[in-house]
Amino acid sequence: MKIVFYGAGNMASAIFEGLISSSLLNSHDIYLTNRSSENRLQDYQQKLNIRYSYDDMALLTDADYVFLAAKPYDFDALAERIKDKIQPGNHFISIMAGISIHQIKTKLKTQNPVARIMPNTNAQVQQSVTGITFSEAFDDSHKAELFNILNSFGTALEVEEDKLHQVTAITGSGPAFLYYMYEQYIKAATKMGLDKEHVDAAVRNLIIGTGHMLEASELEIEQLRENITSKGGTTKAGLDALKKYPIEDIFKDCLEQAIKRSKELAE
Ligand SMILES: NC(=O)C1=CN([C@@H]2O[C@H](COP(=O)(O)OP(=O)(O)OC[C@H]3O[C@@H](n4cnc5c(N)ncnc54)[C@H](O)[C@@H]3O)[C@@H](O)[C@H]2O)C=CC1
Ligand SMILES: O=C(O)[C@@H]1CCC=N1
Repeated sequence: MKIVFYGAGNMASAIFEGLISSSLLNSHDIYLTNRSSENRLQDYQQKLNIRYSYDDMALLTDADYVFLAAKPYDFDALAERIKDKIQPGNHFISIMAGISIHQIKTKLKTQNPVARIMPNTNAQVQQSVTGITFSEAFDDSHKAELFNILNSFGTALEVEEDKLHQVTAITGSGPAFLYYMYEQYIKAATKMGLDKEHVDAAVRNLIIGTGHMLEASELEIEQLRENITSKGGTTKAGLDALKKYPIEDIFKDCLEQAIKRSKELAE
């Protein structure tokens, strides 16, 4: 199998590093290219033993899956770069937020199979939550093979294309929203009298531990919270303070704005 990444930035690198860590593929099955920063590709070649090229004909020849991993506003230039070199066996996998399958087929001037995926950077540790939508031309055997690839760096779920806006907001951008929340928690905790290094390490381990609890426990998140909330104790006091603020509305606004942006990118 030959997989080519057009784009080797934050999201693409999380995917191919996750792919290689999963040992599903040999690193020599993966080829990278980007716009111009060859030194970044040389670094990946040295670090991960993957190959890179700027020869599009060579890259696309015998390529089974071609990941489109540029930013949405760079897709026009990317399409111009490859549209006349597309091979019959190329299956296109777009990770570009908002750009529809129709737009991809139109700009690439192709009827080849196209899939849109919406992963997140947790792919780097094989924990991505990935939404996927297929064009009609995607046959069942390639669908199964692509699910195998996606499940090697997390879990994949097929959705209707118009639901990818929500997936992009909730789980594609999701890690950034949670990281922001962790940052605010750490900022508040460092105002409680402990030194910042201690708080950083402690909260990072708190988050990791809570993640492991979510992985190991079958209890609802609400029950896990209630198990910590001793009657009349410190947790109850803290939660009563938290509940004074419209936190659900805050996240509703956050997600609505992210969904709105995803739809704007599709225009
Ligand atoms: N960063 C994230 O957490 C996620 C990003 N995405 C999507 O992934 C895509 C890339 O995002 P990032 O990795 O964050 O951006 P980035 O800026 O880190 O990487 C973009 C890459 O595209 C390359 N590129 C640009 N024009 C090109 C061209 N004409 N030919 C070949 N390569 C070209 C750049 O050289 C760079 O390697 C975006 O469309 C974004 O919507 C999707 C899910 C999560
Ligand atoms: O911020 C963005 O547009 C990309 C898509 C989801 C996460 N990052």
